[in-house]
Amino acid sequence: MNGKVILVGCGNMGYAMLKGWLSSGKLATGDTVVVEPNADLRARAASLGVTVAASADEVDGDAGVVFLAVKPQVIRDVAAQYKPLAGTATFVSIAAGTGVATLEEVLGGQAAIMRCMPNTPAAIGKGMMVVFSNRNVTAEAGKFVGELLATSGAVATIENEQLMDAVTAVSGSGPAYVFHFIECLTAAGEKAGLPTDTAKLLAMQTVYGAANLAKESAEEPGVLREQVTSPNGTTAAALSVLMGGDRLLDLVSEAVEAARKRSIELGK
Ligand SMILES: NC(=O)C1=CN([C@@H]2O[C@H](COP(=O)(O)OP(=O)(O)OC[C@H]3O[C@@H](n4cnc5c(N)ncnc54)[C@H](OP(=O)(O)O)[C@@H]3O)[C@@H](O)[C@H]2O)C=CC1
Ligand SMILES: O=C(O)[C@@H]1CCC=N1
Repeated sequence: MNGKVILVGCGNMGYAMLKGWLSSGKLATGDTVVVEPNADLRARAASLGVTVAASADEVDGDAGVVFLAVKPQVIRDVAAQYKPLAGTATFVSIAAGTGVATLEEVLGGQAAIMRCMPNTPAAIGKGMMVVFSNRNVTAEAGKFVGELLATSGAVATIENEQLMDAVTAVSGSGPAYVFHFIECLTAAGEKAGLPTDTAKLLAMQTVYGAANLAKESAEEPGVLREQVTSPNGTTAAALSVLMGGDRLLDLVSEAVEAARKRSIELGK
């Protein structure tokens, strides 16, 4: 792949991905340019050894891939600043909701555009990255971007762009649901009498261990759940609260639907 990787926006998600790319060695600092108007965030990126810039004016034309990691509310205006690169570079947007058609309006119908929905565990190589590509993305560029994203975790592709809103609601926003579950389990442990630090350790390690077991085991999550649940035991007592009347299922489904709808709104 010729040209540099330009990361436009180095906030929460951009920085998480950048760390994955650099720490894997897949991307050299000398091949990476970060554009970020916020001076503190620019300094944070610079401390990783990459070239930094405050605005698009400071970027030369040597670009192979342009990652757009800015908020959906500003992505049209920001993408327009990089239109001169659309003839040669592949654009990858991570913005929730914003469709390829919107970016094609800004960058032109011939522009090579990919959408990627990452999540923040990318910062430690445990992310979930879901990709959709328009017809103009070459096999070479798609392979390069796929390999780059793979340094941040698992990569899946989708052929139906409309599913990106559901993807966003499940894996894009999903880490926040899990972090909140850790907060809730910690608070419940405290209420049950555990010291705060102990409750937090138990909650975190339990989510970590259960997620790893679910991923590594050949068994379905439901079977693993049953293996914890002794007849008439403590787990059965707790699950009757969570699963009774599909309480947790309904709550999670409602939350995912709210996120999916918001993703659709953000794309308008
Ligand atoms: N956070 C997450 O977990 C995930 C986020 N996303 C998507 O990633 C995108 C970024 O989200 P997130 O990282 O959370 O947001 P942040 O606000 O943390 O990061 C965006 C950064 O882009 C900067 N920025 C604004 N204008 C420009 C510009 N013209 N050129 C370069 N940088 C600019 C912002 O600076 P300033 O604040 O000064 O405006 C900010 O530092 C969003 O579109 C979101 O939908 C996708 C998946 C997960
Ligand atoms: O909350 C958001 O809108 C972004 C997209 C997915 C995760 N964070």
